[in-house]
Parts: sequence; C-alpha cells; structure tokens
Amino acid sequence: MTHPASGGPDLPGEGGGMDGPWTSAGSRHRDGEGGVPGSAGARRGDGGAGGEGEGGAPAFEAVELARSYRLEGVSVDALRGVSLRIDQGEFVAILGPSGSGKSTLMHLLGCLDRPTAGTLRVNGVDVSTLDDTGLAELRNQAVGFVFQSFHLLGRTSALENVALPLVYRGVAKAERRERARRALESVGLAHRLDHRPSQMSGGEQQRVAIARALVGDPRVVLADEPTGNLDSKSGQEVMGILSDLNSERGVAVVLVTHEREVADLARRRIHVRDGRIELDTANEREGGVS
Ligand SMILES: Nc1ncnc2c1ncn2[C@@H]1O[C@H](COP(=O)(O)OP(=O)(O)OP(=O)(O)O)[C@@H](O)[C@H]1O
Repeated sequence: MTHPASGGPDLPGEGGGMDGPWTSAGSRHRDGEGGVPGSAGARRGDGGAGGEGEGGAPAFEAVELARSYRLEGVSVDALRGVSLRIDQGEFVAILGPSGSGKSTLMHLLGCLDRPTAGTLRVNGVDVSTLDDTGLAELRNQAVGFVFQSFHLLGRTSALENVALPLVYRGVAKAERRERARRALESVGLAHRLDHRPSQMSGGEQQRVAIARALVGDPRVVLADEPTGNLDSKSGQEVMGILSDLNSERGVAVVLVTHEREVADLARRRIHVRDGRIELDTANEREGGVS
C-alpha cells in the first residue's frame, strides 16, 4: 500500500537524511510510519500545533478534498472531492478497491501530503495555513502512523526504533528510553527491547511500529493495512492492540483494510471508490470495541 511514486522514509543511520514522518521538518510524499512523541501511558501530547486541537475540534474535517498527481505529463485525480468529519475517539475503517484513493486520503489526513484543492482541518488546524515546518509539527504531535510494511530501522533495536520520534522533540535520552520501554511494554514486547527487526516476527515488528506510533501519545492513529503482511493470529493481536487503544484510551483509530474481519471491528465504515466517498455508514455489526 505504498504510493507508486513515493519512496520509504529517509532514516537516520540507514543512508537517508534525518527527516521522516515523525520529524519536525519533513517533506511531502513520504510513506512510512512514524509516530508521534509522548508517553505511552498518559493521554495527550505535549500541546502545540496538534496536541490539544482547537477547543475540542474534530480530529479531521475535510471539505471537497482533492489530490491530483502529475505523472509524465498525465494528471491522475486520486481524490476528487472528499468531504468528511472524523471526531475524536472514533474507530473508522476505510475500504475500497485498489487504486480508489485510500492511501492518498490517509496521507492527506496524516499531513504527509497536501491537497491540491479543498480544505482540511486536523485537530481544528487548517493545514493550508501551515508551512512545511508547521505541517511537520502538526503531524509529529497529532498523529501516529502504522503502515503495512512496518518501516522500522533494520540495524536498530526495538527500543531505539520506538524512541526515535522523541529525538525530534528534543526529549532527553533517559526519558526517551523510558517512554519507549513503556510503549513497548504496552504492546507486549517488554522482552524484546534489544532485538533488531530481523530478529523478530512480522507480528512483533508491527507491534514495535505501533509502539513507535504511540510513544508520542497521539490523539489519532492512522493505520494503512496494518495487518496486510501478517498471518491471521498476528493480525488479530495487532487489531486487539488498536481496538484497546481506541476503547480504553480514547485514541481515534482510522485504518485502511481489505479484510472484512478487520473492518468489522470498526464502528464506522467509509467506502471509497474512484476518489470519492461512496458510502459512509455506522457499522451495525461492530463487535470488537465498546
Ligand atoms: N505519487 C503518485 N503519483 C502518481 N499517481 C499516484 C501516486 N500515488 C497514487 N497515485 C494514483 O492515485 C490513485 C489512488 O492511489 P492510492 O494509492 O491512493 O489507492 P489505494 O486505494 O490506496 O490503492 P491500493 O488499495 O491498491 O493500495 C491510483 O490511480 C494511483 O495509481
């Protein structure tokens, strides 16, 4: 579920630069998960651009959101006017056929990209009013990302992977490590702190990625096919963690999935087709969360 024209995040120590989705000065068209800084145990971030939102504003408000790409002189209208509102604490599944615009929408919601038309407010902040640094700050503080392919640093321990977003907030090393340890503990990986990704199963790697998304205490977690690369047992574990995050900590979860069982856990389902919302319904059969 990556954009054809986008690469993975540039990662420190792995041949890339220092910016990524979780940094304070990222760039557009990134694909990767990063998360957001903060404590895995406590609610709310450190305030600022996205920490508290504007007076209890919805997590996302989009009006006629559009995104076109130009590829070799040809324009591709990936999103053609999407209007939606997602409140704090919701659990939403985004569904739709391949190429319908789901990832494009997720990237816009996650401030990894900018719309070519329409307006988007994230926690009450109109993203069009932000320069790239402001957008990166909003992303860093408001949203945690979990992606299908984990995007962990391969030569780096689980603890350091999870602590990484806090580096960009200037959190002191000892505190970074403690918060990362707590985040890993919260996803059942207290016994894997020093393991590198290659020394862990796919399910464990995705749990590390979730811990990294949570370490910043985001109000919203965006997950793009979080179970897509996992066997069914690992997928269930990952979904259990995301469901608990929503029901116990009130974090809004917005996920893209092709899997019915995963979509069944959400309270609301948004169907996207040809860059538009086709259907937006409450999930009558929701059974995963209260
Ligand atoms: N960076 C890009 N440059 C050009 N076209 C793009 C880019 N990213 C996406 N597209 C096109 O935009 C459309 C929507 O893509 P998107 O990745 O959002 O779909 P999707 O619903 O997530 O698909 P899938 O389920 O296969 O991942 C597709 O036609 C795709 O080819």
